[in-house]
Amino acid sequence: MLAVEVIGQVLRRRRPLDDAFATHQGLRGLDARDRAFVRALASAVLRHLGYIDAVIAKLVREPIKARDAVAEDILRLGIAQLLVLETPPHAAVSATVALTVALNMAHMTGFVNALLRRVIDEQETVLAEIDRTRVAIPDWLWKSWVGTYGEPATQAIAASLRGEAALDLTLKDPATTDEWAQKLGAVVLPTGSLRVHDNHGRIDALPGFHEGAWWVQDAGAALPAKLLGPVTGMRVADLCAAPGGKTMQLAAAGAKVTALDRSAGRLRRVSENLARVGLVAETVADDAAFYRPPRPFDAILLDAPCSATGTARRHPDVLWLKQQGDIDAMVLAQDRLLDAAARMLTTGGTLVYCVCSLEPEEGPERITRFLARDRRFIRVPIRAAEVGGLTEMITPQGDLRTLPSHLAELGGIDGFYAARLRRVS
Ligand SMILES: C[S@@+](CC[C@H](N)C(=O)[O-])C[C@H]1O[C@@H](n2cnc3c(N)ncnc32)[C@H](O)[C@@H]1O
Repeated sequence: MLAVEVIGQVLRRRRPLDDAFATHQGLRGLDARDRAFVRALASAVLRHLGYIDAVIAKLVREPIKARDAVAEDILRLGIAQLLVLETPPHAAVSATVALTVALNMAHMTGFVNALLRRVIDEQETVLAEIDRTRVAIPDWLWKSWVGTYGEPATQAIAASLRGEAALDLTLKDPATTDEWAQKLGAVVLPTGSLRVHDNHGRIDALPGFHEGAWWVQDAGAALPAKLLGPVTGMRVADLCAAPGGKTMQLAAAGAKVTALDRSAGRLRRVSENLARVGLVAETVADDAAFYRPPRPFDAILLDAPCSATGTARRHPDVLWLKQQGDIDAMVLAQDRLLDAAARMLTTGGTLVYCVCSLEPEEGPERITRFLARDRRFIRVPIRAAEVGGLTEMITPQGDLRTLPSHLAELGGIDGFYAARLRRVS
């Protein structure tokens, strides 16, 4: 029941899954295990939404009416149980039919029951005709990715979004990598992050959490801060800092960090995270587009707000919540923030721009435009050796471009774009 409500919040109220989950009153009373179960159900529907909706479209003669939207969500959950979660068929059907009654959709029980039985019966025939990879991605994104990365890479990205992402950790002290990999039963990725597979328990119960030995950070997200190179003793700004993963990396590397975020609430999480791992940074609640530092910074990391399409492994809702119009709006903010960062940087200083987006408009196109309008900056190409020797992550221009399908044999990595620029005059 709660999972259906969460799905409804995401798909009709257009709220991110994390928000819908964090604010749902009904979830407050549940213990951690039950909450995790509700989340797993809602996530399974959102992760496989394209496929589930293609199944429904294949089996119904006309679209389900808007007034029966709740029944459609119930059906989606039932299909996820049958085709994704491998719930025994009779259990999935009877639970879904019972849910239809409980959520005041009793007039739809016959329809829901009949459709789920057809899913079971026609799984190997009619439903096998569905191109599961293609339907996993909304049309506008498929077009954008095929245009940018080509069809085979787009298929690989789509396939990589099917599985749940593992838990990635960044160590405060890289010299302790082997020690913590052993204690956590983790794999050391070529880029240096630790990867813990199949962790379904609480993060704070893992070894090293209370000592502040590590923080949770996708292996892709851990790359941009490293591109600033050695930062010991340097004044470094992290311009869109919350929740602080990159701030902690920079502080751990010995920089004097100013962590800036326009959300005071989110900035508190930066302070909490820093305190847990025993690191220090100055925190400033301000809009980076208008902030004026007392003195220019030696280096700047601009992790600009973006469509976040690169994070769909961890946030499957992103693909269904974002539209082309969102990208157009983001691009304006990204240009403004790049110009503001340029004003805050000392001559000779390095600026790393990054986004967790797969869209070329938010990545290389922003940098091409920026370099054309601000001639004081040049691109400093990134070398594969800086990202674990993974040449597939470096573009011909020398920028970083990770795709969710990279490191596929180890479980993938979030999609990030980063460019490194130097102010030369
Ligand atoms: C992409 S996340 C940053 C993730 C963070 N760098 C990390 O690694 O943990 C985006 C953040 O940018 C902040 N933000 C968006 N626009 C901003 C602006 N104009 N000035 C400052 N912060 C901004 C948001 O509040 C949000 O916390």
